[in-house]
Amino acid sequence: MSWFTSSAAFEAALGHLPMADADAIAAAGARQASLTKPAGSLGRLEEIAVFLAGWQGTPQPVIEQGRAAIFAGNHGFVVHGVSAFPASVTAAMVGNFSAGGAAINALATAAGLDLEVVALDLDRPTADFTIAPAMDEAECLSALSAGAAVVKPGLDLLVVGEMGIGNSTAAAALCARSYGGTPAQWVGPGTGVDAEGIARKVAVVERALAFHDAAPRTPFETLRRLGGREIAAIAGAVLEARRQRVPVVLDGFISCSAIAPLAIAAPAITDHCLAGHCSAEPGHIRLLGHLDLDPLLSLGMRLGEGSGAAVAMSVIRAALATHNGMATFAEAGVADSL
Ligand SMILES: O=C(O)c1ccc[n+]([C@@H]2O[C@H](COP(=O)([O-])O)[C@@H](O)[C@H]2O)c1
Ligand SMILES: Cc1cc2nc[nH]c2cc1C
Repeated sequence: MSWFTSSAAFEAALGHLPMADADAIAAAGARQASLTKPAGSLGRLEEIAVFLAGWQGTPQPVIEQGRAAIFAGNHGFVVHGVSAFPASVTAAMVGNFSAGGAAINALATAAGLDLEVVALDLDRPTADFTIAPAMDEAECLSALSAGAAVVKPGLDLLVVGEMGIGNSTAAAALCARSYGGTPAQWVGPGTGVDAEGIARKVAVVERALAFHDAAPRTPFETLRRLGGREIAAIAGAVLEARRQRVPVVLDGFISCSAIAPLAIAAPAITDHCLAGHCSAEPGHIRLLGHLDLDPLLSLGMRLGEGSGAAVAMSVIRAALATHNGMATFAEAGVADSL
């Protein structure tokens, strides 16, 4: 099934973002105020519970059907030496995900999430974006739709992640195009390149920005020209999740960069999203500021594959455990004001 049949359909969906359920938010807030604790004493946990209530449309949200969707893609510009690893690692890691041996397998199990791995044409890298758009329209629409397809009815929460050797360079290009600043402000070590590698990444982003400078600055064109299949898939998943009012937990720098072109046109696109963590990739904290997202964790992680978002699930589950499991003052017979 094709969710996004044209760039116009994609942009139209972005122009009609549903809102959270105000009644559920009010009821969840009232429940928080009735629980046996000083008002506000559970800090962010209270906000997370109310946030989930609003998007699930119920005063007492649950995460029974939680899914981590990991999208994988390969990039044509890797020929310029921008990663510490060869592009073949993308497919090898997809094999590892399928065999159950990657960090995200362990973390998704610990977080109580199903894991769906979507490999997107790994033997057909995108075009080198320093000399051509990364994808043609059909390729970009197909990647957006592959992302949307993971949002099955009945999902309580979606974690998005990615795997794609070279994609920290694409993420830097998307951020620089969306928010300005110099490429050097958005480029970082990724998998671990040295200073020369960083200089090569900066030069590649500069060339890409110059090549596409005159192109339309719509979300679709920016994703198509400077993104990648796994990045467009994350954008499609986040947009479809919004249509179905499914809350999303974003992962690191690359996952969040997928949202940057959308947020320029529709800043409310992040309203149903939590930032699971702040990655060690230096551009991430800058990007989260632009997206107006406050990360739940900051553990120095920079793995990708949804790992930071999966770790954040323990905080999100703690928010729901208290919201749903605590007694109210009335139930416990504890006076709530003296
Ligand atoms: O999530 C992050 O913030 C993050 C930061 C650095 C690297 N990564 C992962 O590493 C890969 C991209 O790094 P690179 O050096 O190949 O551009 C890709 O597979 C990402 O999942 C992910
Ligand atoms: C081994 C490896 C695992 C990864 N997981 C996400 N990105 C990755 C990059 C590499 C190189």
